[in-house]
Amino acid sequence: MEQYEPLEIIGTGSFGLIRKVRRKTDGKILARKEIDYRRMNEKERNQLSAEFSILCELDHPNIVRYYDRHVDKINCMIYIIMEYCEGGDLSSIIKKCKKEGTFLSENTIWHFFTQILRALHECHYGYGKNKCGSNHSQQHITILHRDIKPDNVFLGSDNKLKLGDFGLSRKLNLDREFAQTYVGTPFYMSPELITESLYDVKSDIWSLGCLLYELCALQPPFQAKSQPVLAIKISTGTISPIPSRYSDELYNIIKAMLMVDPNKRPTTMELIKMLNPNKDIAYRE
Ligand SMILES: CN(C)CCCNS(=O)(=O)c1cccc(Nc2nc(OCC3CCCCC3)c3[nH]cnc3n2)c1
Repeated sequence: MEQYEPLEIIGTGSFGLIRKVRRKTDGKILARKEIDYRRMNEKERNQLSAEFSILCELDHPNIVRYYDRHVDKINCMIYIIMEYCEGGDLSSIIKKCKKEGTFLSENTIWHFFTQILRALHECHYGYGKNKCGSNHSQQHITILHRDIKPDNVFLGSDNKLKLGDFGLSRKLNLDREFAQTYVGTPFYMSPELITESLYDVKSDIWSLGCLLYELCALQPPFQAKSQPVLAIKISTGTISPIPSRYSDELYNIIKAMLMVDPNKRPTTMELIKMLNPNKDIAYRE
């Protein structure tokens, strides 16, 4: 740990805190998640090691990069060294627009959406990078983020969006997952178990739809003062229109992702095909 010089705290969460650090070898600024594992119960400890094993599998320009991990047994601390995103999170950008009474341009929204979609596609359909030394062959892993929201999407120094905080994510390696569950033949696997796992994939799509809606309307699609009322609104799936300044194409993609029936929601693969590729090239210039 002495190889990193601690700088100011960026923020705190249930896990502990995230601090800026400077790597002494080359002065590079990084983010360090500091967790006191004395306060963690068994389940949280397992979730943390799951997060670690997920983070080191993912290597993508739109996913917060994981660099290193240290366990400090003396002080019962775990440190996870990650890429520092200097632009802050999307929720700060949305708050700024609301305060100033401005909206994000449609171009910016497509630019943001394309990048988060690529990050989620890597999670859902990517191939493990096996950077953690496990030398099993490149196999298809399905990683569910399960906590997609503006607070977990950051702006990097390369002005690229980075999907972060896989604290609640889960790895679904369908073949291995089923292999462990069904030693015998899977003939007796119930349909809801199969759709359940697919359903998980589609719940990330639902959250992505909520995020895209909020980038347009500057507020989430479903709001209520109490959980039960919120649950009713979500289960009906009825949303108010987004501001008329945005195109029908944008609104249609949001409606597709917010279909109540998960099977009707597009996969990241289908969404990438739906997006007119020119939309993103426009921003390369
Ligand atoms: C809750 N809000 C007040 C947020 C306060 C802080 N603003 S902010 O908009 O996140 C912000 C401002 C400037 C830089 C960064 N960069 C950054 N932040 C991370 O996590 C933030 C953390 C996530 C869990 C909850 C607490 C905050 C990173 N994780 C890996 N790389 C990271 N780079 C973030």
